Amino acid sequence: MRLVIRQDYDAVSEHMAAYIRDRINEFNPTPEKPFVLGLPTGSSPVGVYKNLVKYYQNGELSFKNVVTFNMDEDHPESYHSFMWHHLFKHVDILPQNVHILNGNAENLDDECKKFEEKMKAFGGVELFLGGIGPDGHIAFNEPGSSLSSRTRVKTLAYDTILANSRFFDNDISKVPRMALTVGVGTVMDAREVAIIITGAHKAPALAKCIEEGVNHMWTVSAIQLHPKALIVCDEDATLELHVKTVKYFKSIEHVVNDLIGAENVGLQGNVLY
Ligand SMILES: N[C@@H]1[C@@H](O)[C@H](O)[C@@H](COP(=O)(O)O)O[C@@H]1O
Repeated sequence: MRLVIRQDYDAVSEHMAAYIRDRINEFNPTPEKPFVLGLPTGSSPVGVYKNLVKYYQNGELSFKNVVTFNMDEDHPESYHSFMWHHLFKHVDILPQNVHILNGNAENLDDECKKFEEKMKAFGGVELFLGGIGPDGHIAFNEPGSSLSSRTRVKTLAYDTILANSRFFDNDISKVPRMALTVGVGTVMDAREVAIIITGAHKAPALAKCIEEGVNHMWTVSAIQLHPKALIVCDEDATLELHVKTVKYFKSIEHVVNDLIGAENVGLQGNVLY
């Protein structure tokens, strides 16, 4: 696993967006061999999406041969409009290449099963981008979720319901209690996993995730078992890490920069883990 530490949210967003841009361009996707990208919603990826839109506008990136799968959906249509508002409507993605779980589906179990099947039909996800909750959950895989879970209907933890009330006029009674979500196993099946962690409120989760063992109470810790995982965090998120851990990952980054070049953000993803 690689941990890249940047000063603040903006610098994290820039780094992660440049990384995704370079990974897509290096992959050189075609209609026959599209780049399959897993995407989250929430405040964490907004800055990344802003930068990806900028790259598209500058001609540095195209989404023509990119296929996307979103991680989760907690309210029929809400993640759909979020994604179009922040990313899809500003770039050249083909609408048929966008996949978002449908919380309005008649048979939700079937909807989840089909979502997994579609991912497989595209050859699996190349890169899954994710954020985390302050309790270390990824997508809606709340503490205690099976680390081999697949896409399913999930009951939400009270803390998540509380956190999500900001999207529902701060009225907790309006927040859905259930959501459709990919499983931890679904995310870990991606050939690459890239996680954004920012803010002091997520510092305990980052520490649990990388300094302690794999644990279903902090579901993002499953990335320790992933052959190719990247976390990009800000300084605030490192507050609960040992100084030694921070120094270690910073020193590794220096070595990688010497080897590959600090500007070749995407190529750094090819170093051995
Ligand atoms: N299901 C979503 C997650 O996918 C997201 O990572 C998390 C953090 O959201 P934010 O990025 O706004 O902190 O919120 C929700 O629980």
